[in-house]
Amino acid sequence: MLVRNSLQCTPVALYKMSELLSNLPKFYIGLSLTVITLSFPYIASFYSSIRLSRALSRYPWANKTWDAAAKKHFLESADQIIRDGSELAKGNPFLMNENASPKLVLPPKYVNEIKNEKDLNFAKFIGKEFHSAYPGFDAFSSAINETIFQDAVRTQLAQVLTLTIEPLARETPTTLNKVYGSTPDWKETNLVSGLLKSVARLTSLVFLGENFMDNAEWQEISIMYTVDVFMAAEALNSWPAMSRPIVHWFLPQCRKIRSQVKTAKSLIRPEVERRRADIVAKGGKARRRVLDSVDWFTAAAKGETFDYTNAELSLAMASIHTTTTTLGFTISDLLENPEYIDMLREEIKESYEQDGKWEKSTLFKLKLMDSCIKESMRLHPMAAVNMPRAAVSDITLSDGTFIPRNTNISIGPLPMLDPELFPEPYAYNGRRFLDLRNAAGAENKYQLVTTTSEFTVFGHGTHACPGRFFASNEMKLLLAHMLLYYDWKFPEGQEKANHIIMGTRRGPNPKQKVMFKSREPEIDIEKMPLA
Ligand code: HEM
Repeated sequence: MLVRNSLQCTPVALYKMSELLSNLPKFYIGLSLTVITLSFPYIASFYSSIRLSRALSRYPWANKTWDAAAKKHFLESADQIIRDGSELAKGNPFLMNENASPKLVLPPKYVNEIKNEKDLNFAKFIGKEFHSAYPGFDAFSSAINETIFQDAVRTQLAQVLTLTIEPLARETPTTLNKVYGSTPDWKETNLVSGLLKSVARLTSLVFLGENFMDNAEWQEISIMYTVDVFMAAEALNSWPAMSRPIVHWFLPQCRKIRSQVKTAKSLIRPEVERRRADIVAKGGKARRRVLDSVDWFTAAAKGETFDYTNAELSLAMASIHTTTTTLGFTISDLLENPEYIDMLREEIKESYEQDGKWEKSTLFKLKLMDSCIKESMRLHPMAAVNMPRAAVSDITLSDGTFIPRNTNISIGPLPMLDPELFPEPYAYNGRRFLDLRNAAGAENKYQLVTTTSEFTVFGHGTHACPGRFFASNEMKLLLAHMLLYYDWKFPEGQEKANHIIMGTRRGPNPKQKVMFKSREPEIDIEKMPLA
């Protein structure tokens, strides 16, 4: 209360101070005013955080304390904390401390109500979490630009999605050959790094063209920038907010991402210039087919100025690790449940034989594969809470639930693990979604790319992942070739994968090894003519 009152009279206090200051030498006046001006945003933000915590005080806390022990507990047991919070709030919203900032966790019953709420902003949430104002975190500034980045994927990529199948299918065998090669004997490899290299190479081909898929510098950045930017944000978060505008210049993690952005610019800018020169040389005519992301961004920008490098880094960040993580979980689940592998091989053979080439319809026929990947996403959602948003105004939901401006919200506990919706939710059932899909009238509801209020791994509503259709094609093509041309197993003595859980985030263990060897495929796609 005392703090609030003293803040409320800040303008008066400033006036009195200026009277006093009039008698001091100019140097001190300048210095003092600079300090006051610089600290004003922090005073304002301090005031706004007090307003926020008062407005949120109506909600119970799942974990109010945030000291070293509480942080460790949260990192190890976020799932349990979320379940406890939900129980405490009797299925109503509750507060969860994550990185020393409160998040309002809304139960899944609110998914449909918030899914298209424009004042619950996804980009603002990301921008706040990842310090988009500081150099190095540049990729988040274009993520904030909803009209270009999102539209490039949602509209431009969607229009040419079918055209991306042929180059993906053509390069998948070469990619696997480069990463795994041919081996008659069992060989050990790292699951995540093999997948990352494969996904990054194929993704770069479609997003930036052939010059980039074998460019070692771009491959390294497109994989590592995401990892390093998370580490830089983590490092910066451990400093008080007031010190960050200075500290970020010196933190080694922030220095590293600034250097990655610089290298990325040196690669992307000449490519953009080359494209522009090409258009000029062709008398101003645009390229024949809008096939890669430089063109998608140009079309989405509609003449507005923007930074191509930031946009490309955002795209790499949105796509490569998400796809790798999903494939990593899928392969781990298949190794734990190997009875599905031969069924999948049979399905690939039958589907390919029917079409004689990889087409949209061939990928659609891989219904068991679709179900197996979706089941892995259900069982191992990448985050323990979904649909993170920042409220940009005060919002009152239809039942009176109040979300004050500046609140960060998320959905949890996740519906995908609710036994009422998915019986035996912690058991892997590769046929789960195939069986659900086979029921009358349910064909569309249970496909991998379908989002519903019960399945939010790709989000749901306005911000549902627009790249999921591309990710689904890429994952199916990679998995089909990986299963046809190689045998896979865990190293001797291991039967189950040990996935990593850190707070609300989860992923396949980056140290997980797998064994592989070449095999005779049921159908030799590589020897058959391409589309
Ligand atoms: C299996 C792979 C992927 C997963 C699991 C995934 C997951 C997600 C999730 C959870 C969101 C947030 C949705 C929400 O909060 O409502 C999202 C947003 C987004 N994703 Fe993906 N994603 C994947 C692949 C991709 C790919 C390949 C691309 C690009 C081609 C992409 C582009 C985007 C974009 C642009 C957004 C922001 C949408 C918006 O702000 O409206 N994603 N994704």
